[in-house]
Amino acid sequence: MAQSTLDSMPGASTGTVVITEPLNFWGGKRVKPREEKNAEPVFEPATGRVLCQMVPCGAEEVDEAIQSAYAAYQKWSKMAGMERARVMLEAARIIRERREKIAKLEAINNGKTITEALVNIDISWKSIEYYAGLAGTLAGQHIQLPGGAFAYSRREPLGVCVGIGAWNFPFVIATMKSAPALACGNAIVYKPSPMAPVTAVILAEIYKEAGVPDGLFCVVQGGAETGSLLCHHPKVAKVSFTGSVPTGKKVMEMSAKSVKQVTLELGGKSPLIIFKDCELENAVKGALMANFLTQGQVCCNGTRVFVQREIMPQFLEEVVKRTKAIPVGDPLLGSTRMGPLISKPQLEKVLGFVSQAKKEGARVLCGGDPFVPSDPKLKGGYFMSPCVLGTSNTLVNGGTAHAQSALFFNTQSLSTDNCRDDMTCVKEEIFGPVMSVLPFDTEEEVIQRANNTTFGLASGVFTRDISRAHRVAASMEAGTCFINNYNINPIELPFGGYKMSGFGRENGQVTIEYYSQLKTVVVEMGDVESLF
Ligand SMILES: NC(=O)c1ccc[n+]([C@@H]2O[C@H](COP(=O)([O-])OP(=O)(O)OC[C@H]3O[C@@H](n4cnc5c(N)ncnc54)[C@H](O)[C@@H]3O)[C@@H](O)[C@H]2O)c1
Ligand SMILES: C[N+](C)(C)CCCC=O
Repeated sequence: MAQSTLDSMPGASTGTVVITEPLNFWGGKRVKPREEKNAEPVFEPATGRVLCQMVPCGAEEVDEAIQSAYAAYQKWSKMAGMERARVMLEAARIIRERREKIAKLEAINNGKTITEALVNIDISWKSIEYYAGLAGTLAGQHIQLPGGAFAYSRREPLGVCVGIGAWNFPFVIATMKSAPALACGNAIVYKPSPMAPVTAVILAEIYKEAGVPDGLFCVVQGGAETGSLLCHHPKVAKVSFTGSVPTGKKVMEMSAKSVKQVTLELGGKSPLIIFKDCELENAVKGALMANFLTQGQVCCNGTRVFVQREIMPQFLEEVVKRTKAIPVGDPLLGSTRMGPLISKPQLEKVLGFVSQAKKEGARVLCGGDPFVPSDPKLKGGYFMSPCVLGTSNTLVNGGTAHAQSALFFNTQSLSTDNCRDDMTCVKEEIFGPVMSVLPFDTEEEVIQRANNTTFGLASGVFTRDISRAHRVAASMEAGTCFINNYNINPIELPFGGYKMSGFGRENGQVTIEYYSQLKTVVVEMGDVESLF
């Protein structure tokens, strides 16, 4: 039972896997859907083939899962932090042991490369290890009061938490929510994205094998309707949501009806600012890391790349050369650096952004087209060539960028060839491999433009000037600022948004506060002095 999907992984290759086992999990086992009638096909992005069916859970199934989680919470919350830690460390160990198989399944379902999927699985077990380490440290304060009385505070769990995830980091998001939740003594019911439903149930099996009480980590499959049932359920104490801004607003609204706590990890349109005094090769590498991981489908990507005008030609020449060289293809090959997008509609949406950018005056410096790999089994996959939008093609292809820069970049007429701040591709989250490059002149100007967005998830700056680096970091209206690198998100660091990118944090010590509550206990040592 438990491991059959994973057991087939070592010999599996792109285009060969079909999953038929149930994808729900509660009461300590996989649970078959009650009715198959609303089944939705889940596609393998690299081939367009059907990988499995996702059958959404209805009200009774959601309730069953929540009741099972509640029963587990009663046991788990009474265990000492160190006891919980031991079970969690065992779960982390099992994930580490099976990392190749889980990564392969993740790459098949999501389309991300096996190289990235392995890194993601490593983030996942590290997350469980990290919060296992914190489980034994949860503590309150002791406060002296007059007359020998005293008070103390206890950090207590919230109860049954709900996690709702996006499709871009399926296993990572499930662990980033469950690890702190479990460390604090909560149970969690997790709903993955309907497009990436297959690895959350593997995590559930691993927690079970590690020794958590049955029901502690449940998986219910479904889309908006199932998500809404979870947000409305009276036994749920908290909803931690990862997804788009419009859905996040709905989750907040639904959760408000019964005053549930909410964490929202939403979208972004993050700025990456490259000053002329940067180490250029690092800045170019940083821009690629900021835009093309997981086919550009990363919430914190730095998709507005502001480059100081004097170094624009050199930057573009190098960034375009390297973008064109990215090997796109079979996600399971170790040499591939970009796989397919998650779905056909997502591919069409991203290509639509590129067409719109052209209409609004942006130049496509490379990519932005559907891509058909030479391997015949990938013909139906959702591939595109990674794209850079910016200034004139001739500059880049002619190889004379340095010589032309002074002439070209000092002329006002060039402004029509550049990405501009008012273009759709620069304002909206594309969630695909599309980098928009924008010139700037001064620090003051670029800070104002970088912050001119309703999003605030991340930001980045490349410069050798240490004072400037920290000045810019302090000015960014964003939850993270990367200095001289980008998309470095180890589990020890708090991660989350400013403005419409959400609130609450995941990762880091602070997340303990988002999965626990403080109780104050007041102790009288003498007689009660009553006014009555
Ligand atoms: N900040 C972060 O940590 C982070 C991480 C990953 C993705 N994202 C964001 O997620 C978005 C892409 O993911 P997506 O397309 O899966 O987002 P989405 O908002 O469409 O869906 C996210 C999840 O919400 C569920 N859902 C949809 N409607 C719902 C409703 N009415 N009630 C409850 N649940 C509902 C979906 O089934 C899915 O599980 C992007 O905007 C991206 O930036 C943010
Ligand atoms: C923090 N991670 C690991 C990059 C996950 C964020 C998910 C954003 O899309």
